[in-house]
Amino acid sequence: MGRPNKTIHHPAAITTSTALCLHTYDQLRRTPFNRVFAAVYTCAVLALLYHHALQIFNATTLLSSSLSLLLLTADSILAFQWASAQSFRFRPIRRREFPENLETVIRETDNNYPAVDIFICTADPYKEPPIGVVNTALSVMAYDYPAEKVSVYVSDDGGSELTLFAFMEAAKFAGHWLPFCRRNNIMQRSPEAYFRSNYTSSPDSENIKILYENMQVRIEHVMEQGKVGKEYIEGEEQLRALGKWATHTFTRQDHPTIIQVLLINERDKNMTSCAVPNLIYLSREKSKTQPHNFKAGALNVLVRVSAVMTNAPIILTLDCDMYSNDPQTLKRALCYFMGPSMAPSLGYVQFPQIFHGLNKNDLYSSEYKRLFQINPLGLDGLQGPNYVGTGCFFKRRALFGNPSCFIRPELPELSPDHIIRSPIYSHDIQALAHRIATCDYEKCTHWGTKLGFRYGSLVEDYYTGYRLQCEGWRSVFCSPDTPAYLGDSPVSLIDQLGQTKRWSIGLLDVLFSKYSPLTFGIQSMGLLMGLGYSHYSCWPISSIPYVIYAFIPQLSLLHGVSIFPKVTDLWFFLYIFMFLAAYMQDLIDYILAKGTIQRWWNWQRMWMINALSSLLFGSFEFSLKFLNIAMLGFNLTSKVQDDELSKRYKQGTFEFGVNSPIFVPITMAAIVNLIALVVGLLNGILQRRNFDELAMQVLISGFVTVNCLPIYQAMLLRSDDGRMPTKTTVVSMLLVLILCVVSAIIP
Ligand SMILES: O=c1ccn([C@@H]2O[C@H](COP(=O)(O)OP(=O)(O)O[C@H]3O[C@H](CO)[C@@H](O)[C@H](O)[C@H]3O)[C@@H](O)[C@H]2O)c(=O)[nH]1
Ligand SMILES: [Mn+2]
Repeated sequence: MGRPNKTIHHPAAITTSTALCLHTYDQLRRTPFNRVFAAVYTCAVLALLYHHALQIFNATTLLSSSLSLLLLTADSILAFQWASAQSFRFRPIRRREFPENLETVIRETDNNYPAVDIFICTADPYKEPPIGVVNTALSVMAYDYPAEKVSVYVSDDGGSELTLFAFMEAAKFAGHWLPFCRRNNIMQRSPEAYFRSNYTSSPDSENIKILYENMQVRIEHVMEQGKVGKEYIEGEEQLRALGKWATHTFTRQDHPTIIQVLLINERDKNMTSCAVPNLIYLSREKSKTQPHNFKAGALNVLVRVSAVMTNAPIILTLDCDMYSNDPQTLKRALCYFMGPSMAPSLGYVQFPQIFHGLNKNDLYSSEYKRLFQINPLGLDGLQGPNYVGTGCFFKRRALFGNPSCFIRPELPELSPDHIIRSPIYSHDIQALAHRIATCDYEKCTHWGTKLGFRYGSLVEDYYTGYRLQCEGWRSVFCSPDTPAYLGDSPVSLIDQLGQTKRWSIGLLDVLFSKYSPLTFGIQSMGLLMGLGYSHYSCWPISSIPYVIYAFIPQLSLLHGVSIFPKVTDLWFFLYIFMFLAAYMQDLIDYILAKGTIQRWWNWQRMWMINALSSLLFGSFEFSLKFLNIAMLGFNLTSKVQDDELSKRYKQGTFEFGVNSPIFVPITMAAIVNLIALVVGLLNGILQRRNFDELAMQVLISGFVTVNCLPIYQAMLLRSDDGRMPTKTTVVSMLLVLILCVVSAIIP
């Protein structure tokens, strides 16, 4: 397993006096503790499985053996989840980089700053408002970096003139914004975020603010009208570009390629005659008869189009809602790519996804701290973190075969080593760019299978990173104290669950493919990395133990059937130990990653809610797809916020106000557990007879009930629009009734 070098010095620098270091890392101090804990917990897991085996063996009735079998199933899956998570705890490291040394190192090695191509994906002007996309683009155009080396490509899968118009406006505004940022050395280079912050007001900043607001008003007007009115169009070129929407029958799923070069750094010097980056708008051709492979498809078109226009060796992929929060980020990432000793096998540098606008205790745990901030540290100590779709710098070469075996693309112009000799706007470049953006271009090529971003999963990011790492590319997790990027996260429960549902379908796509991490992954990357990827892929499966634990102990309790060890039994304490120890370790990890107890509580609650909703529905829909019964697409997460909804989110109240079957299982669980708790306690108080046998079941019901408090509130106490729809409540109650009756018949 490739281990990173402890400190990377420039070889020449070691002999000279200036030993400048670009990056270093430390192993986390808790590692030895993690390993000891893992050893102890392994014994506990084995003991528990042995206990279950004994139970099944000694079972006298069909009922008791099937109950034991269910518990064994649940605990085996949980045990696998726990064991595979050890890859994240085995050797976590934290890196630091020194961008301030970059310039000297580059000079001393007779190098130059490399060119960087930045890709921004957007797919729907109504779910992803263009003004937001524009802010993301401006924030990266204003990086502290030689502007002539930067090209920003915007991919619009929404095929919308509204987005193109917004970018025409942005191109003009960039001419003011970029020099303004440099002049005043401001840190916040997304204008929206800058004006939202308490910036120091000056005549300069007030002027810029007016320009920004003018742009915003124009973009919003056009949005309201749904098309770009004549009065907004300036000049021939805009007319020609926007005219394409009038002359073609233009729909999102069916339209020709549109490539519009909006800024060219050689041509468009801005106000203070300092350079601007290239800015290119691209909407690839779409046809209803051709699969377009969602975001992965969009990214591959970007890889090709940028190859013929600028062909930078470094690529940054960004989602439209992830703006840059630190102008040094590009240099920071280069600290890993530029150091001469950095293994030629470095494929990508991933920054964490961090979100702004979360409410105080992160009600829906949209932060995904474990996924985006904690686990990557662990993988980084092995072969590197998984790719999370945004905030990731790639070596272009990594998209063309493994580190030692380059796969030549079918056109020499697409090759990472191809040198461009004509300007971006020249006729032949434009013609070629249009040709490689067509929707049937990829037929009979390796794009999506061996080249570029990989197709076949709704989590193209996870899948692509995984395949690259299987090929032998390693990656690096770069997590500076100032978040490099800040993104939007869903502010309503249904959006959040929709997102997790899409992810779980995508993860299962990978689990059940011939590249399954359980087999192929472990073979190509080794046990720990393979298990790490399996942990994610198998996440949706963890809905099974949660469903079992949410219903079986409770229904048994209602019928007075004991399924766990007695309080006086030693096995009882094994259960208690395992529960508390796992929870405590999770809490400690969370706190050490700057989390709070409340946020951790919400996180574990969301974990349960997800297991009984999105993961369950995701697994179900995946099965339909697997059996060819249904086709599934990429449902975009909305980035617009309804006022009332935002208000409730800020107050921290759960949002159930949509009629959706996805809420039914969790509502059922809430009802069953409450009843079981009450019945269990009454039994205990009134009869005392077999309370010690049922104690564990009462405890579990109690724990679930506490977690479900917001659901009872939403069902019974609330009157706002976010309350549980009556239909959901009634349906859930009926289903619970049926469950009780059926389970009463069984014995
Ligand atoms: O056909 C499509 C669908 C989506 N997108 C873009 O993909 C990005 C991510 O979509 P979003 O709805 O925000 O999904 P999230 O669930 O928030 O995204 C996470 O999960 C995705 C995989 O499911 C990754 O692609 C993302 O990078 C990762 O942040 C957005 O910029 C979209 O514009 C496209 O370009 N074309
Ligand atoms: Mn997103």
